[in-house]
Amino acid sequence: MAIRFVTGNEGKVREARDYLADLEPVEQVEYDYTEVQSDSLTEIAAHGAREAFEELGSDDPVLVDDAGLFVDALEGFPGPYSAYVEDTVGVERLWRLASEEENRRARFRTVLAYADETGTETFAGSVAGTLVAPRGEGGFGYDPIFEYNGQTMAEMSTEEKNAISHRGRALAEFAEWYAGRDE
Ligand SMILES: O=c1[nH]c(=O)c2ncn([C@@H]3O[C@H](COP(=O)(O)OP(=O)(O)OP(=O)(O)O)[C@@H](O)[C@H]3O)c2[nH]1
Ligand SMILES: [Mg+2]
Repeated sequence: MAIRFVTGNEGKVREARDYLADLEPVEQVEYDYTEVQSDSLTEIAAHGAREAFEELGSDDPVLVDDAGLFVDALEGFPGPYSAYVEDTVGVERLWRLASEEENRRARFRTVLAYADETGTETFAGSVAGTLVAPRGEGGFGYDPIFEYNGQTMAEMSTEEKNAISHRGRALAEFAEWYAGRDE
């Protein structure tokens, strides 16, 4: 059995594979689930996972990850709209907007939703950091401008990022639940 990670984002898959290596194989599946209009990552992810599980067929469970960058000084913008903002104005211009603020604190959040024939479960993870001018070649998305403990997430290896990141924390919650669930 494999867990089908429904996403177009290879960075997310790399991190999940790295973290779940001892638990279950992770297969990337591209399926355009409905991203419900909501400011709740949990609602978006849970709805997406349920829909993907029902529409894709087969009994293999699915995982969906909905993530966002919440900038304190911008009232949590871009939050659930982070993918749209990355695709339109881009990371560099978001940094320029944030750099005008004295408070550079931001939080990354992700919600992983798992769905199988028995139901849907969600696992949240978040990390607080500081926005900085872009540095580093690794990671993806906003990683170059998100600094944690003196390093941007783009300067970390996958393992280092997983050890501190929003996604790593959500994966830890998920792995614990998955390993302990009743068969
Ligand atoms: O610096 C980052 N570190 C991360 O760990 C991270 N995870 C997601 N993101 C970005 O935040 C938005 C989420 O949107 P999102 O959850 O809809 O993802 P996505 O559209 O890329 O893939 P999909 O899973 O929806 O197919 C997108 O702009 C992603 O690039 C990250 N940026
Ligand atoms: Mg998306």
